[in-house]
Amino acid sequence: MALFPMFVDLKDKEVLVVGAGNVALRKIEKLIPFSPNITVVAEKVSEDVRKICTENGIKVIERSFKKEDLIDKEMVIVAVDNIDLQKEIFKYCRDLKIPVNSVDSPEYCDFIFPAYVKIGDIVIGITTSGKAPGLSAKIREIIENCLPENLEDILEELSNIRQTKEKGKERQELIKKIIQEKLG
Ligand SMILES: C[C@@]1(CC(=O)O)c2cc3[nH]c(cc4nc(cc5[nH]c(cc(n2)[C@H]1CCC(=O)O)[C@@](C)(CC(=O)O)[C@@H]5CCC(=O)O)C(CC(=O)O)=C4CCC(=O)O)c(CCC(=O)O)c3CC(=O)O
Ligand SMILES: NC(=O)C1=CN([C@@H]2O[C@H](COP(=O)(O)OP(=O)(O)OC[C@H]3O[C@@H](n4cnc5c(N)ncnc54)[C@H](O)[C@@H]3O)[C@@H](O)[C@H]2O)C=CC1
Repeated sequence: MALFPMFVDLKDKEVLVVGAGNVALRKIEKLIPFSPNITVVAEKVSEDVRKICTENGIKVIERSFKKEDLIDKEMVIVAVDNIDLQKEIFKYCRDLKIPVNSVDSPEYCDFIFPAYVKIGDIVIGITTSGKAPGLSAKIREIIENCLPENLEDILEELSNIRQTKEKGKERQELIKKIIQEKLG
């Protein structure tokens, strides 16, 4: 079944990443622009993960995962190279009603990571509902290459109109006209 795209406010959310290897690095990089509070727990922390965590004030705990690590967490990403551990943490999170993502199996995911394009506050998320992540990456590249360059400026102009002009038909028409003029 296809997955519903839900855009979540992560600001102020407590996020736990279990694992600190190559895949964890990619998940952390993708989360940072959305400003969550991230904690990383891992037996071994790669140099790249250590660097990005230091640069972004992310707390790193270097030891095996413990169930107590889930206390007060609101989102969990399990990026370990051990499917049994992914399943175990998935079950704990289900019990605690914490949304969880496991990097090896959509079966142990409440949500999966999209490929995304972010231009300021414009975010385009792409998924294959877990079927072919490499295809999501390619579609992201195709979209990146065909978007107009001034999208962020257009968004700011329209957002400004919506903030300063009164709601109603006149404002709607003006917004539609500007979009038509700028983007066809
Ligand atoms: C289910 C999911 C769970 C989750 O992580 O949330 C998952 C699972 C797995 N990925 C695997 C492999 C690859 N993943 C990528 C890339 C990305 N993977 C991402 C998401 C997801 N990956 C979720 C589904 C997303 C969807 O619905 O489409 C992206 C979109 C987001 C991100 O991670 O940032 C990011 C692109 C970001 C970008 O470029 O913008 C590439 C390509 C590359 O590396 O270039 C490959 C190799 C090619 C291939 O296999 O397709 C494997 C097998 C591992 C192995 O074979 O050992 C598994 C496990 C399995 O499927 O068994
Ligand atoms: N979802 C995705 O996009 C992708 C997923 N994968 C899968 O992701 C998994 C991880 O791959 P990599 O990051 O390359 O592996 P890695 O070996 O670089 O990192 C694994 C991390 O898990 C940690 N770890 C293992 N057991 C632990 C425990 N009990 N407690 C705390 N930390 C523990 C290790 O210390 C290490 O930091 C693989 O199983 C792979 O199949 C691979 C490619 C893409």
